[in-house]
Amino acid sequence: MKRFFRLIGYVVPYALQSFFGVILLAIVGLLDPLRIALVGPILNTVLNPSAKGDKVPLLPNLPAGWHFDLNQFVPAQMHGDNAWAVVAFALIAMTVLKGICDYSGTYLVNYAGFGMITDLRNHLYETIMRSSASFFHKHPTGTILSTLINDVERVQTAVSSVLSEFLQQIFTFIFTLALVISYGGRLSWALLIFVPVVITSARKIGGTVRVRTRTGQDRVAEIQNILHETITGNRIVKAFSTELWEILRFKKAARRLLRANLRSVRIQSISSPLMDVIASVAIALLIWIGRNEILAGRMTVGGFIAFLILLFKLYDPVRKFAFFYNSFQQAMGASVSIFNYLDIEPDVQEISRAKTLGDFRDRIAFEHVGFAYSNEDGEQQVLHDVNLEVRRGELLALVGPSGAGKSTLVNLVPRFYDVSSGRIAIDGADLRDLTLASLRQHIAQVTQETILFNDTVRNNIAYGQPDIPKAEVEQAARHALAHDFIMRMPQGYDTVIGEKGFRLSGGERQRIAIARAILKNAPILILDEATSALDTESESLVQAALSNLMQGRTVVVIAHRLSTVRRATRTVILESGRITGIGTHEELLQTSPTYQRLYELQFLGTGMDGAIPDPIVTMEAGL
Ligand SMILES: Nc1ncnc2c1ncn2[C@@H]1O[C@H](COP(=O)(O)OP(=O)(O)OP(=O)(O)O)[C@@H](O)[C@H]1O
Repeated sequence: MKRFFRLIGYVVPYALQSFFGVILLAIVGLLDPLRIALVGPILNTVLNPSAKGDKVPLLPNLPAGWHFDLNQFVPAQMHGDNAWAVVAFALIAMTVLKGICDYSGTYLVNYAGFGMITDLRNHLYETIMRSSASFFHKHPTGTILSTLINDVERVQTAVSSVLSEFLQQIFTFIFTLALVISYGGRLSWALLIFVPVVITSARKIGGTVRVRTRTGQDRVAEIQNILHETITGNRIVKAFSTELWEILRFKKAARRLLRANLRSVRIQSISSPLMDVIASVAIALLIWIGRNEILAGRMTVGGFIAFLILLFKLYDPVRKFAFFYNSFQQAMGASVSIFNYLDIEPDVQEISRAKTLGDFRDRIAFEHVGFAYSNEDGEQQVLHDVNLEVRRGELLALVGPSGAGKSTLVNLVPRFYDVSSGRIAIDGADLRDLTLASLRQHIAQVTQETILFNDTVRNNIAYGQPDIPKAEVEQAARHALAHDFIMRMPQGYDTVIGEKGFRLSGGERQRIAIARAILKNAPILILDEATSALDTESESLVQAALSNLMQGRTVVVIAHRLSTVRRATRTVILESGRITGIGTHEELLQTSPTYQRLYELQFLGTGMDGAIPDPIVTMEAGL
């Protein structure tokens, strides 16, 4: 119920449209059975040769004073001994009015429904975009996409087309019921026996469907995860020749989805035949009673026929209620994961009066920094009491065995994660007291993975800075040694690259990413050296571009190359989350046995000796 009210909260901005939409659909609901009720006067007055006069009574069995004739609603010129004209006018006028109200009411309700869904989807996307890095580690991409697409779609169906149909049907139901009672008199009370039966069966079916839908949605998410992994990681699948294995995995997941869908269909489709049987038994019974009523003169034939048709009409919305109920339950089921995402508090938040970071002047200080990742199995302590200063203009290399916590340490600087204990300060200001935007503006990060968007070269370089002049983009590309190959591309800077665009070599991708970092012009640069090598020519171009990028910046680099640690002002050794040595290459060779071992294993072992002058780093620029 809480979720229902939360959804209703999204309708508030569209209250006016919803209000008028509901009123118009209420009119439709009234006109619909009234039109059918015309069968009574048609049989009793228009088609009855013995009927005289121009009075066409519409609703029998109403208390005295409530009686009204159709003539009252028809222009006076049509009166006279002309019941046909009165009924024909009423029929056409009602139909036209119903059509207009139906059209505008459906439009207004859908307007509100689609409007609220657009807001909900935007809100969800905004929340996901603003989530911390840990959110994306905890939730697989396919599951997030499934919620954003499939779950939102289910809610959308329920609050747009199904809702307007539901409103129309509920009003039709109410007014038809009133007319059935008016025509049926004593007879109509027989109906009430069936109401609880219908409601109970609909509720029972709906409740099961909610659970089933959740399972169905989970199965869709499972398929989306497999799709995402195997399509983005297609090269790995090919390299390991695991196509068949992946196809079988996909088929198994598809079969689970099929089973979930069929279970849900079985439950849903039982409701219609069940109610059909109930209704036909009721009608058969009523014909028998009706015959006696007509014979006893308590009912007219026209009245009874109108009553029967209205009864059929009443049965229509009742039958649809199970479908509406199912659809709303499905939407409620789908809204669980939407609201789960909306309720996640980002781990990294800005304090209310955060300060803007001014120019970076002096140093970044890690003071007794401890960090633990939290996951389902509990906490995993990765960094322990790290004390470190990175001075302005310094090139600080970070080395250590795999899993030592190097990436974790550098990810704390742009606040992808917050420290668990201690603090990190820039020029004396705790990172948590600064605005995230101003902090991240000061940092360009370059990771092993190069991410390019499906956009033009220019927009990829100017990512996050759409208004920057073309000349500056080209200047950055020149410094990144990317201008020449960009100019050789079919549309130069307007060539679309990225997932679906023009194919680039590894080195070219890296240089585009370096250009992006150069254009960002952040004073602090975080690099993560790639362990895989490029060919010699590409390598030297990338390293020259990198040298340009590093110029005049404070650089923290996770080093895998000897040349990098040689160039570094200082090198930090990180082992199992603790700093076990700081110094220059020569100092550490003398003092640190770990460094000596790393030197032999990692640096000499890669075949990268001092003869290779500069680091090779794959790039992902920008924050
Ligand atoms: N998002 C995460 N959630 C939970 N644990 C993580 C996460 N990222 C890393 N870890 C764990 O933290 C430890 C340190 O990882 P980290 O990536 O910082 O090491 P690293 O020194 O950079 O290693 P490498 O050189 O191999 O990249 C590892 O044990 C890793 O399993």
